[in-house]
Amino acid sequence: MLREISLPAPAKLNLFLHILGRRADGYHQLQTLFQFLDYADELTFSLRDDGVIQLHDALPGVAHDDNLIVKAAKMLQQASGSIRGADIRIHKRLPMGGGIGGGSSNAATTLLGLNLIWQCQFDLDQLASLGLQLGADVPVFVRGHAAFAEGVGEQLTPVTLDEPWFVVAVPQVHVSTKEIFCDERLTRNTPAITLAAAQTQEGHNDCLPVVELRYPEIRNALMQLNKFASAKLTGTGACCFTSFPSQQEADKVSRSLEGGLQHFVAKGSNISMLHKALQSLHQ
Ligand SMILES: C[C@@](CO)(OP(=O)(O)O)[C@H](O)COP(=O)(O)OP(=O)(O)OC[C@H]1O[C@@H](n2ccc(N)nc2=O)[C@H](O)[C@@H]1O
Ligand SMILES: Nc1ncnc2c1ncn2[C@@H]1O[C@H](COP(=O)(O)OP(=O)(O)O)[C@@H](O)[C@H]1O
Repeated sequence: MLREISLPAPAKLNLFLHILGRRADGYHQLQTLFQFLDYADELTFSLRDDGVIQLHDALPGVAHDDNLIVKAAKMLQQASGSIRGADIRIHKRLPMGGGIGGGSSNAATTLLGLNLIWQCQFDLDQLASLGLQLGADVPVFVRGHAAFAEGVGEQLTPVTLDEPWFVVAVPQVHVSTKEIFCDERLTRNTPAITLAAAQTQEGHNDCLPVVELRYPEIRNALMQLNKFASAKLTGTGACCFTSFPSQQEADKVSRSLEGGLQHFVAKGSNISMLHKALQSLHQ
């Protein structure tokens, strides 16, 4: 019986983010293209027999019981009726509130990791629907495949995309997703595109104009990246990115940015690091 497991919780990018409309409950109808990055937090889960769920590393500004890791663990414990608990550790690398989905990815890794060590035997459909209750972005991390997302972000169609290298800038501001979606200046009328168009056309991010108006630091980061290649915003920000065909080119831009904008370099990936790690466990 597996008593301890360490698993990655990778970042994602929204290669584009179109807002098509707003539902009566305030949630927005989106079309977006998700790809993962080979850049991740690391979570370790150790089995406890007393049912207690304890996260041992605090994240700044997040109370223990509000942490999405703890929420995901409790949700799985309740849904499965498991009498087990877990000691959980996290090594955080992903900037928080950056639009690269760290919290959602942590939640997904928790659902998959504890499903294994608690032997709940839930399938990905069950785990994705539990995850959706924690956040719109959790299901794509549970499924672990690059995807075209529709609806409020929960209707996923897996896609296979080029896997370029990205330079991801991390402006030192925290963007509240809710605030951006509540801004009256946000446009909500991009026409729907087809799956084929989503994989071949450039696309844009409808949040960008509002985010640039509200956060000069992000406007500045985009300007700096735009000197090298066309820069985009992921999710509702704050992170911005440019893509390059090779690591060499991405590293060159990274060196030019040194001493200024905070950033990292990572490869795009159609299969998430989490799923690659789980596959190698089964081999
Ligand atoms: C828009 C995206 C694109 O990836 O933004 P990022 O958070 O990654 O920047 C996500 O779908 C966000 O997903 P997630 O961060 O899980 O959002 P949730 O917790 O479900 O929602 C946060 C808030 O965003 C707004 N929201 C979210 C998703 C959506 N389709 N319409 C919305 O209006 C709602 O006001 C909600 O209260
Ligand atoms: N495990 C977690 N990791 C990151 N953020 C978390 C976590 N649990 C709760 N949060 C909260 O969720 C917010 C959004 O975090 P994150 O998912 O990193 O950003 P985004 O959705 O913009 O990519 C954080 O500012 C924090 O308050």
